[in-house]
Amino acid sequence: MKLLIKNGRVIDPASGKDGQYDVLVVDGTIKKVAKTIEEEADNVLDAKDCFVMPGLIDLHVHLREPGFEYKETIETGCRAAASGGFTTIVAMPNTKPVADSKEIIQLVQQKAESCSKVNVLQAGAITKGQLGQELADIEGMVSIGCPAISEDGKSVRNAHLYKQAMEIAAKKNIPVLAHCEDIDLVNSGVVNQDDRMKELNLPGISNCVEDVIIARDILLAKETGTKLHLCHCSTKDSVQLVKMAKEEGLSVTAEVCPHHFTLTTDDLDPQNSNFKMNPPLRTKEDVEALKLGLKNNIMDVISTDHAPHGEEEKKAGMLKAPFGIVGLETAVPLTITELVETGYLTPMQMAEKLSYNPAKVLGIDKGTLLEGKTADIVIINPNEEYSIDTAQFESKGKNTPFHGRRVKGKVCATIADGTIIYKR
Ligand SMILES: NC(=O)N[C@@H](CC(=O)O)C(=O)O
Ligand SMILES: [Zn+2]
Ligand SMILES: [Zn+2]
Repeated sequence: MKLLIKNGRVIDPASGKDGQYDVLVVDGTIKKVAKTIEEEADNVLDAKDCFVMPGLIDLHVHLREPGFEYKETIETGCRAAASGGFTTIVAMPNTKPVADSKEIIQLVQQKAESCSKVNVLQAGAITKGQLGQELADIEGMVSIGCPAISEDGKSVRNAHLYKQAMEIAAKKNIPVLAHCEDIDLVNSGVVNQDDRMKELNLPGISNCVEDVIIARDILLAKETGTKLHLCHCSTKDSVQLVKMAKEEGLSVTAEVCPHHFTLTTDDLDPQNSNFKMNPPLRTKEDVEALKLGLKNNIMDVISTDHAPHGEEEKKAGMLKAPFGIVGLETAVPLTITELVETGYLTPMQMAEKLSYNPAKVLGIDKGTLLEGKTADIVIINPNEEYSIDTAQFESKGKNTPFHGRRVKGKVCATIADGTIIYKR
């Protein structure tokens, strides 16, 4: 099987290439990247005026299977990933049952393999049942291909237990993906603690809820030598703390989600609980700090925290609706519109944050268009303008505050392992 991608703007952080090249894929492998390739192929894609980047890698996805199939299944989640340009996704463990054992990890692996070419990596929970009492079988899960551990949905409250988990992760050389939230400080908050919250008369979540756990986790990572990756950073001090950790030479990386660099609490519509997510939308100052953090490469990764929920439960109002919004199918246009078009990120940095750096965090041989590597590729038209429309989503989750929003940047095709898995 030969696939030839012609005339695209190849952007590949691994080689530093940014220019017009053709890409030849043979039997799932990138065979050649050259100025012009004249070769018969089974399939030819014209990528004129488009970015050709390594397939995107999302370090933070909730697939909801097993247990919450009404929100999303592995199959629908993978279809959403493909249509969003993602070829590898890390699934978070807050399923039912929790992904805290070899059995559940294997179940997800087998299902994913049978229904999609998207590379699904299931993160293992840190404690059994995510109850925070007893460590899960981390070594066992790692032995069958679990790429990382995470307690996402919550933090491990007991620092001693968490430190033990970090020691195992360090020994096994896998990263810890840290959801940073001090549950004792949350105080039933649902939106950011600021003037807007007072105006709306809703309970608030302060920046401290996130920042104190980020600080704790960085200190624990320093003591254990573990690779720490901070999930969905949303505050200005998170950027400061990551900067300090990096200056100390610690193995600390951090992600920012598109909703946190696009919206502020001023955009919040209190009647629409699709503006409710954890961490919450923050202030202008926080958003500007996150954007500068990405620009200055303090913040390494853009991840989606794709968190599908059912329509009914999301209608329960700001106080009662579950936290979370979908993100797989809006990440590319929001990144281009908010960060690339505005000059915060170069297209090369976009490829770094959405593919090359996430691959490095996981330590996997992906996120590159180098010859000889697996052909995971995304083709994006950065100039196409349109309105986001949830009716077009492959995800079961339609819970997004971005429905109807004008954006620029459209995924044209996604190729995983040499196969076209999405083409519009
Ligand atoms: N982000 C969210 O608002 N919700 C996530 C949990 C999480 O990522 O912490 C979910 O599982 O729904
Ligand atoms: Zn989380
Ligand atoms: Zn999450």
